Amino acid sequence: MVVQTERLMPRIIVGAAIISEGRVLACERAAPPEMAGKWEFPGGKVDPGETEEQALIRECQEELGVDVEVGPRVGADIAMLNGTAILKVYLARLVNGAQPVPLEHSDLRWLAVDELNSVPWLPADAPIVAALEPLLPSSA
Ligand SMILES: Nc1nc2c([nH]c(=O)n2[C@H]2C[C@H](O)[C@@H](COP(=O)(O)OP(=O)(O)OP(=O)(O)O)O2)c(=O)[nH]1
Repeated sequence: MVVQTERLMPRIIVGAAIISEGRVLACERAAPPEMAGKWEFPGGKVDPGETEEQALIRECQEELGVDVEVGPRVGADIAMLNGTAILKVYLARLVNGAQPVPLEHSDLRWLAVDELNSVPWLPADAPIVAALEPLLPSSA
């Protein structure tokens, strides 16, 4: 019999690729020191009992003060931290007209397709950024 406890399951981390007016929102991490200055998609760990969509909606409210509608996945599952965590990124869009503010990040930038590589992304995000490229208009 295979015994697997929840503790042994990889931790799911979700990220939102929020697209507005042809640009995607990139967020500069403020902490911890080894990740500060690197850029990421807003998001975080899925809490127990929460769906991935609920986690993304909660994290975007906490980190950016905005409501988002979660769309389809972008890119593949990314194994991180020796396989103990998996990063899953979803497309998202802003709802209710509010604009994101950096409540937990040090900076936010809306990147057009030709600016996607203008910020130092966290290493795990590279394949997601590449998968986003064909989804953004060529002249935003
Ligand atoms: N949110 C987010 N995290 C990412 C991305 N790429 C990437 O490697 N990560 C890593 C950084 C962290 O090790 C982990 C997310 O942890 P976190 O500290 O942001 O999670 P959280 O918001 O739930 O925070 P907490 O529970 O530690 O307070 O995933 C990304 O694009 N977005």
